[in-house]
Order: sequence, then C-alpha cells, then structure tokens
Amino acid sequence: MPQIILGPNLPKLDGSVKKAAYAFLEKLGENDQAPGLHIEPINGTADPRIRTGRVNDYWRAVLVKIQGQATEAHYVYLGTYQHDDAIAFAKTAVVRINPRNGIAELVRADQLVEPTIEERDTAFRTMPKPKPKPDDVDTTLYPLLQTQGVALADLLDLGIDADAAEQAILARTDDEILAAAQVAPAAWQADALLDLAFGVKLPDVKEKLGLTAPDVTPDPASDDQLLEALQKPAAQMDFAFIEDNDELRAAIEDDNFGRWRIFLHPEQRDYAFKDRNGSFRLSGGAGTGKTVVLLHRARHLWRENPDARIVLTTFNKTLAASLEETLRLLDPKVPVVTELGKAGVYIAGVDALARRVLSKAEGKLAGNGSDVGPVQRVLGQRTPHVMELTARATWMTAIESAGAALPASLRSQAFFEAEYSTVIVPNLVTTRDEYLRVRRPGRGVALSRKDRVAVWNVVEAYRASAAANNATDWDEKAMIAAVYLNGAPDDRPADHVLVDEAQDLAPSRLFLLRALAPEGPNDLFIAEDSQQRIYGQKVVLSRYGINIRGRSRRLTLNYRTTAQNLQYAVGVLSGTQWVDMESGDATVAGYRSARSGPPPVELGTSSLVAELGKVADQVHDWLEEGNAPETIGVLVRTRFVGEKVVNALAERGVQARFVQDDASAGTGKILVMTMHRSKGMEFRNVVLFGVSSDEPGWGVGLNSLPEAERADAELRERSLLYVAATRARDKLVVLWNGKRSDLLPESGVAASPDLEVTT
Ligand SMILES: Nc1ncnc2c1ncn2[C@@H]1O[C@H](COP(=O)(O)OP(=O)(O)OP(=O)(O)O)[C@@H](O)[C@H]1O
Repeated sequence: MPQIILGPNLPKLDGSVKKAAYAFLEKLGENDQAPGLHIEPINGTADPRIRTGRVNDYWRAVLVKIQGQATEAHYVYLGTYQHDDAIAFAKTAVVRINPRNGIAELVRADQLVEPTIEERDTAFRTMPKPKPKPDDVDTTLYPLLQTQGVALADLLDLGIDADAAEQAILARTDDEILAAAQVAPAAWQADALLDLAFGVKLPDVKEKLGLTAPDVTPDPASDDQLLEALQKPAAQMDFAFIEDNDELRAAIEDDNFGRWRIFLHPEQRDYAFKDRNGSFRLSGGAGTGKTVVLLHRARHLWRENPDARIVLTTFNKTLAASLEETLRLLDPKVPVVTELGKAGVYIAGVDALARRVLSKAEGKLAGNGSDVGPVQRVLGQRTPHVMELTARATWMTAIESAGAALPASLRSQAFFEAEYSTVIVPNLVTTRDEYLRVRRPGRGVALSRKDRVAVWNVVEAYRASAAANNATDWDEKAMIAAVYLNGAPDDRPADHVLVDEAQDLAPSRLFLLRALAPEGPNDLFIAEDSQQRIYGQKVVLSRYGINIRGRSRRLTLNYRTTAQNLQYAVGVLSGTQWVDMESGDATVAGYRSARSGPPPVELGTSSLVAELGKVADQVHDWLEEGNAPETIGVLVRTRFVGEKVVNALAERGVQARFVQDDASAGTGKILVMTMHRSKGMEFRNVVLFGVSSDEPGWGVGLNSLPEAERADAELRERSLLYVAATRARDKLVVLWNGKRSDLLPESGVAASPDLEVTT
C-alpha cells in the first residue's frame, strides 16, 4: 500500500474540507490508482515529482510522489488548497535533499540556488566585524551570532538557507533571531539558528541535528536518496511517516491534534527511542517536552516487547490521570493495564504504586524467624498492619505530648515532616541510638545531641500513635514497599519504570521506584526539572541507589510558551543557585522558545477589590476575542483566594470553576486553580493573580520553619511562580494589589497601584 508522509506547515482546513481531505488520503493510502483520486502531474512545476489530487470539486491536494525501488509509491502530502492556490503552490514547491547535509526539506524553487563561494565571501566581508576584545564592550551593539563566534560561512556550510542565514547573522536581539528563524524553510534550520544564538557550539549543533556532509553528492533525481533523506531525524521535524488510519485521522481531522504526536525533535527522538544501558535522567526547563518523550518512550518500549511490564508514574494522581489521557491520545492501541505486574503500561501516582505493592504483599510484611520483615526494618517493632493512612494531625499531637524538650525553632510540623521524610525513613532509623549517629546531608538545620534526643522522643510518639491505628504515612508506605521488593526480587512488578516530575519525589519514593524493576538496560527513565520543585527537599539520586553515571541529558527548546513569557518566567529564577538531582548545576543556559508573542503585562492595583475587577475585565476581553473559556487559566496561591476570584467573576457574569486537587479540569468555564494544581497543565492565556508581597499565601509556612530551612522554602516559592508563569502558551498577565512581590523579575519599571507595566 502507498505510504503517506505528512509534510510541514499544513494549512488549517474547515470541517467539511477536513473530512474530504481525510477521505482522499485514506483512499490514496489504500490504492493510488483508485478512481476519482486524479493523481496528476501539472505543467511547469519546479519539482518533477509534484502531483495534485482531487479532494472535491473545489479543493486539491498537493503531493510529492516518490517511487524509487519500492513497489509502492510514497506520497508526501503538502496540504489541501483551493484549486487555483493549489496550482500556484504546486508550481514553486520543491522537496529536495539539502546538498550540504543530506536532509530532506521543502523549499521554494527560488531557494534552490546555492550561493557560490565568491558570493559567500563577498557577503561575509560586508558583515559587521565580530565582537572586539577586550570583552567589556556592550555586546548588545553586536550581532548575536557573531558574539558567539559564528560567521555567515558557518551557517551556509551547515546548509542553512542563504536568506535566513544573512538575516540571522545580522540579528542583534532575540526577537531578530526569532524573525530570522521564521524565514528558514525547515524546522531544523530554525532550531540550529536559535541554538547557536543561545550559545550552543557549532560541533554540538551538528551532532544534535545530525548535520554531517553526505558521503556522495546527493542526486536530485534519485527517489531512493530522497526517501533516505526524509528519514533523517532532522527531516522528521517536518515530515512524518504515517503509520495507520488512526494516526492519519488524528492528524487531519482532530482539532486537538498536537504536532508532538508525530513531529519530534531529533533529541526527543533520541531519548524516546534509543536503548540505554541503565538508569537515565532527562532534565529540561518547563515545556521542553519531557512528558512527550516519556509517552513516546512508553509506546516504544511496548512496541519493542509487548510482554514488557512498563510502569509510568509521577508525583500525584492528578498528573497520573493526565499522563494516561495523553498516552491514549498518542496511541489508543497501547494497552493501559490496571493490574501492577501485568504486561502493558501501568499508570499511577507514586503513592498509589506504593499502596498497590503493599496490598499485593499482604501477609509477607511481618517478620519470619530470624528475618524481622520489611515493616520492622523501617519502623522497628510494631504491628505489621500498615494499610491505613496516618492522620496529618499526628505530628502536632506528638509534638504536644512528647516535645517538651524541643527548642522552639523545631516545634513545627514542617520541620518534622522534612526530617522524617529525608533522614529518618530513608535511612531505616528505628532506634534512638541510630538517630544519634545518622548523617543528615542536605538538611539545613544542625542538631545538637540534645536536640536529636528531643526530636527522637517525638518520633517515637508519632510512631506509637500510628501503630495503634494500623496506619503508616506515604513516606513509610513507599519505604516498606521498597524494602519488601529488595528482599523479594522475584516479586519486582516491572521491567521498565518511567518517571515524570521526579524533582518532587521524596527519598523513599525514589527507593521504591528503584526497587520496582531489576537493574539493567532501560530500567529507569527519570524526567525532572529541579527548578520546578514545589514540594519536599532537594534530593540526590545516587543516594537512593539510582546510578545515572553519565546517562543524563537536557532538553532546551520550549515548545509551550513564547520567548517573551519564557524570559519573564526565567527572570523569577535569576539570582539564585539551583542544583539538579545529581548535585550538578541546574542551568537555564540555552533554554529558549522558537515562538514570539506579546510581552507579559503586569498590572498593580491599590486593593483586592480593584484587582478582582481587573481579572474580570481581562478574562472578559479574552472571551470577547473568541477564546474558549477553558483555554483561560487564573492561577492563585491559595484556595481561599481562588474561591474569591470565582465569586468575583460570577458577580460580573463570567462563569468560572475552582478546580480542586484531583478534579478534572472540564470545559465550558474559565479555570481557576492554585499554582500547585496547575503543574503539568497549559492554557492559551493565563492570569497570575495576587502576586503581592503581602498576599498571605506567598511564603505560607516560611515563618514556622527553622531559619536554616527558609532559604530552601523560598526556592520552592520561586519555583512555584516559575511553574505558574510557564503555563501560558500565548498571553501572560500578572496582577497584584498593594506592593508587587519581590519574587517577580526586576522589570526596571517602578510599579505603582493601577499602573500597567509592560515588561
Ligand atoms: N516535538 C514537539 N512538537 C510540537 N509540540 C511539542 C513537541 N514536544 C512537546 N511539544 C508541546 O510542548 C508542550 C510541553 O510539552 P511537555 O508537557 O511534554 O513538556 P514538559 O517538559 O513535560 O513541561 P513541564 O515541565 O512544564 O510539565 C506541550 O504542549 C507539548 O504538546
């Protein structure tokens, strides 16, 4: 059967035309000789392979027919156009092999002409000179690429289109580079230009995109060479080989169709499809496609071995539900199983996983003879019944009943939760003596021996109270499950474990994930962004048996938001030091977006009432512009504020819904939610509401923390704002009342009430 390949930048079609285009392609994919398709060459095309096909009386599909040695033809679909437009486009479109790197690309006939060496040299000599030494000049006065040591000849050597290259080499600002990238005829070219402008070195760009000179000069007439060129990873940013009718239907008919399903970046492709010798860590800023890679990888592992037991997990059940929904969208054929340990993909939040392991192991958790058993190894002597959940108030009750000797600075639930989760449970501390000796790396607060004794008294009270209720907390459950699996390797329920949002996972959860699958190739694949850590403490993977050893990579291209929003969001992180899950520098170097949009708008008001009025006006304007309500998100720091916003919007006639923790987002209403809840989501337009310095939510709990833990807690607050600001695809509005929060990036513009500040 003929193979359909989708080409780049397909024009959007209205409902009935969309249906007709799908029907046409479906038929073509079955038999290109079928009557009614009218696949015909037309006179005067620059590319002899160009054909048009009849979609209906008025509409024509533009195709490139590639036959080669294959018995069946390949058809690159370049879109459906009204008859005359189709003919005009067909005459100038050319799918060719870039002679410098062997990558297939769609260009216009006039872009085929290669500049000669002399033309290049002349052009280069007229370019501004590279940045002079010493380095103390204002680099903004010099073109960006040249300050990175990149010359026009380098761009042309890579195979970048001459017009785009010339525009790029003169670009002085991010906006100008983005504009040049948009002129480039292929996605890989745009990507290379942005990479270079953001400081990625030429050899690295070549390696990432596979830009090596072909062994033999490509023959424009060879169909086989063109097919090979279409299969290069860099070409597959623009051309997608369609596998079946489901994929075709989704691509053509479904308005929710996302490019992420078929057009992967070569790096994403590499991380999704390549085998790894052991555990692998994929980091990357918000919106760089970490989740997309995980989903493709899950499908790939299943395709490679349908008997494989694959676990796909993340921080909580809301995010897990969204992973499941998106995996079904990617490929409904991937079996999502509901029983842990069965072949297929099992999807759950990490706490649900722990519970599932424990319930499967019931009866095997108590000691047996000389073996004390997993429960006792984690918690010391106690009942082996652990399935109930310890009430949150238990810490405060324990502090009150057994904490008389505690210094005031340690009398907080937040301190105990952190100490318990990062020191006591993962180190299997079950006695006071062990606690007196245990190392506490990474904990801000230093404890004297006397303090440790006082802390341990409270821990004992906490444990006794939980044991009386047959209860454990989530840290304990995960640790008991991990210890159980490590003692019963035959019961490990997975072959491959894929983890999203790993930066938020506490040590015992990481131990559990490590224990789910035996060590070996493709065992663990961990996606994380340390700058989005909004829960828990910093963790280092190697302490929990997860050995990455050089198998870690970073994604840098943000697909979600505009360059302007991204710059603003990254501003929230600046001036602070970030550490990744291997104790390395979590850098934002090279983090970029290929899309341009309006700058974020900041709006200060004098009172909460005025701020509520502003959010209503803004949302109203966006609705008037034709945005669907559920594409608008209003993100708040606390539920209390969120409910106020919902009521204020209702009073002004705007239907909104406060989305609770694990409720689904739904449609038809503006979505109001906490910034924590917004993790993993995205909206077209976003309002960050109440980013005031005295908004009670910001830094909530900070004052109750010991001094030494506050710095880390402040990092989490910054991360929260960063997470929230990176949810906007297009427009971002930031509101506050009274005083603007210090966490917001310096805009250089004094903010006063009711003054609109465009950053
Ligand atoms: N290759 C791609 N082509 C087009 N869009 C993509 C591609 N990869 C990712 N995207 C889109 O970018 C957005 C962000 O992707 P994704 O959620 O996977 O990123 P992430 O790194 O997990 O983000 P976050 O850390 O903020 O949760 C999504 O809308 C996704 O569909």
